[in-house]
Amino acid sequence: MEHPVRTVGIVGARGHTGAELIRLIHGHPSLQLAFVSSRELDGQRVDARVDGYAGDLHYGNYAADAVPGQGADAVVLALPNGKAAPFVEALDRHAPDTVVVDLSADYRFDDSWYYGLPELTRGGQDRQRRISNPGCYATAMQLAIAPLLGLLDGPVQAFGVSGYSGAGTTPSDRNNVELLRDNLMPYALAGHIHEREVARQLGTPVEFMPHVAAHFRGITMTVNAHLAEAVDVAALAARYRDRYAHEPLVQVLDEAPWVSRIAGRHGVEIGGFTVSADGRRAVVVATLDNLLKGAATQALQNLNLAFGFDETAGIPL
Ligand SMILES: NC(=O)C1=CN([C@@H]2O[C@H](COP(=O)(O)OP(=O)(O)OC[C@H]3O[C@@H](n4cnc5c(N)ncnc54)[C@H](OP(=O)(O)O)[C@@H]3O)[C@@H](O)[C@H]2O)C=CC1
Ligand SMILES: CC(=O)N[C@@H](CCC(=O)OP(=O)(O)O)C(=O)O
Repeated sequence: MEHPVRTVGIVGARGHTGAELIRLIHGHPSLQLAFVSSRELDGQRVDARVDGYAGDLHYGNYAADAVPGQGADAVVLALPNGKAAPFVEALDRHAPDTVVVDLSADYRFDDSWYYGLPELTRGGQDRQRRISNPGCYATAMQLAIAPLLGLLDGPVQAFGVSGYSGAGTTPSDRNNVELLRDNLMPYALAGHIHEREVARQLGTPVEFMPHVAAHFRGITMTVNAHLAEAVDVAALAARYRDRYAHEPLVQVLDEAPWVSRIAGRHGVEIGGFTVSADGRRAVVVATLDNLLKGAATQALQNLNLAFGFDETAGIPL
C-alpha cells in the first residue's frame, strides 16, 4: 500500500545506533530523514561517515529547543541514558504530536509511555506518540523468557554476553578493545537496570548477569528456568514455535544459535532447548544484534506501527 512519506529526525546520530538508523530510514519506502544531530560532527556530510547512505544531508548540532522547529513527524532519541528529558520537554511543549522514540532506558519505567517491544506488546493501541524502545539485553531476555510464563517456579537466571558496541562510543573499560582482548568482562552482576526492567515487564523475578566480550556486535543470552511441572525438549521447543509462529523477526531453531551468525541481521534466533533429567529445569539460548533488533530495527518497527505502516516495512528480512 502507498503511504505519504513521513520525516524522521535523529538526535544522537553520531553513535552506533544512530548510524544504523540512518541506513534503515534512508532505505525505507515511506520514511525520509529530516535532520541528524551530533555536536561533534556538526557540519560534516553524512555520506562521508555512514556506508549505505547516499545524499546531501549534513549533521547539525540541534539543542533541545531547536528540535521541535525542525518539523519532523518523528524524532528518535539515540542519546546516552539520562539525556532525553530536555528533548522530550521541548517536544511536549512545542510539537506534542511528534512521534518520539527513545532508545535509552529513561522512560522504560514510565507508564505514560508505550513500551514498544512489538512481539510482546503490540495490540490495539499501536498509533503511539511517546514510545520507549527496549534495548538489547532487555529484548533478548524478554523474548527468551516470555514463552515460559505460566510454567516458572522461582526466579529465572539470565547470563548475557554483549559485543562491545553495546557500551556505546563514550570510552570506558567495556568498549576498550585492549582490555577486552582474550577477555570476558563481567559487570553489574546484580541489580542491573535491565534486570528490573525485564522483571517489571514480565511480572516475574529475573536474575541477570551481564558480560561484555571482544566482538563488536551481537548478544548471546542463556536463560535458565526452574519449572513448576516437568517438560521434555520437544514440548519446550513446541511452546516457542507456537508462540513465535507468525513473527517474521523471530526464528526458533533446534540447535543453540551462535552470536557470530546474528551480527548484521535484523531478527532474533532462539534455540538450544535443553532440559534436566527430571524435566524441571529448562535452558534456552537467544541471540540478536544489539544495534539492530536490540535498538534500530526495533525502533523502525515502532515507527512503522506509529504511522500505521506495515510493521516490517523497510526491514530487510
Ligand atoms: N549500543 C547498543 O547496543 C544499544 C544502545 N541502546 C541505547 O541507545 C542509546 C544510544 O546508544 P549508542 O548509539 O550506543 O550510543 P553512543 O555512545 O554510540 O552515541 C551517543 C550519541 O549521543 C550523542 N550525545 C552524547 N551526549 C550527548 C548530550 N549530552 N547531548 C546531546 N547529544 C549527546 C553523541 O553525539 P555527539 O557527542 O556528537 O553529540 C552520540 O551521537 C543509549 O541510551 C543506549 O543505552 C539501546 C540498545 C542497544
Ligand atoms: C555492553 C554494555 O555496556 N551494554 C549496556 C547496555 C546496552 C544498551 O544500550 O541497552 P539499553 O538501552 O537497554 O541500556 C549496559 O549494560 O548498560
